[in-house]
Amino acid sequence: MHPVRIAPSILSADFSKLGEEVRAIDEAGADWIHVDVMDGHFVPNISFGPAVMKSVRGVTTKPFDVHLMIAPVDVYLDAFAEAGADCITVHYEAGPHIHRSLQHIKSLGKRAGVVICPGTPAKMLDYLLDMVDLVLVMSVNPGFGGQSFIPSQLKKISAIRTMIEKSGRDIDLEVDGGVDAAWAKRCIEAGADALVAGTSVFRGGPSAYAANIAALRGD
Ligand SMILES: O=C(CO)[C@@H](O)[C@H](O)COP(=O)(O)O
Ligand SMILES: [Fe+2]
Repeated sequence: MHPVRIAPSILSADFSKLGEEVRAIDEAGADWIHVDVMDGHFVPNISFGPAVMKSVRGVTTKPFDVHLMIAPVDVYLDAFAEAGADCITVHYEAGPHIHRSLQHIKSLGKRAGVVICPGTPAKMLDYLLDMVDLVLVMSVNPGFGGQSFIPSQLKKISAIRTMIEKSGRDIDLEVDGGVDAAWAKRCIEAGADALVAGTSVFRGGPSAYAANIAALRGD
């Protein structure tokens, strides 16, 4: 298990000054930059695509943690790799061939992540853990920032931590959705070592980002 990494979701940033916002969270201590890509089809919301992501790639050297909520996904993997993704995470539920999607990401030389929705059991990871670098547990239904953490997902985080330890592989366990300082503590206790947060990082504007990030780490 790694020391906890904080990945602010730029879905909650002020889009009118996205570059400044990415620089601000970098300087405030973000470990990764979480990029939520939504297509209005797999999820009922539309965010941004590879061109917008590329426009802010040069602002920071921090890894871009790209969460693709799109279906189909395979046809867009090359574009996100070229736009500067470091880790590309795809939904188990986006189908039709999660194993093929993960193979494709690895073939692009990127870290590969798999994400499961709140209604999807941990067991779905059985035949994927030998190839992923990251597992992302959604603690809200994907599509929007600002939702409430679904408590039942804590049990799933613990179960996946056990699965990862058994696999003997170095796999990050990330949680995404409704994570504030109180839920962050419980996620870490359950075995998470990476936390995505939108609302709880961007709340209060740039002068609050460093304290917000520190609070999620439990500092
Ligand atoms: O992927 C998603 C939502 O689908 C997330 O990354 C959210 O954008 C996190 O925002 P908060 O729940 O922390 O406000
Ligand atoms: Fe996300």
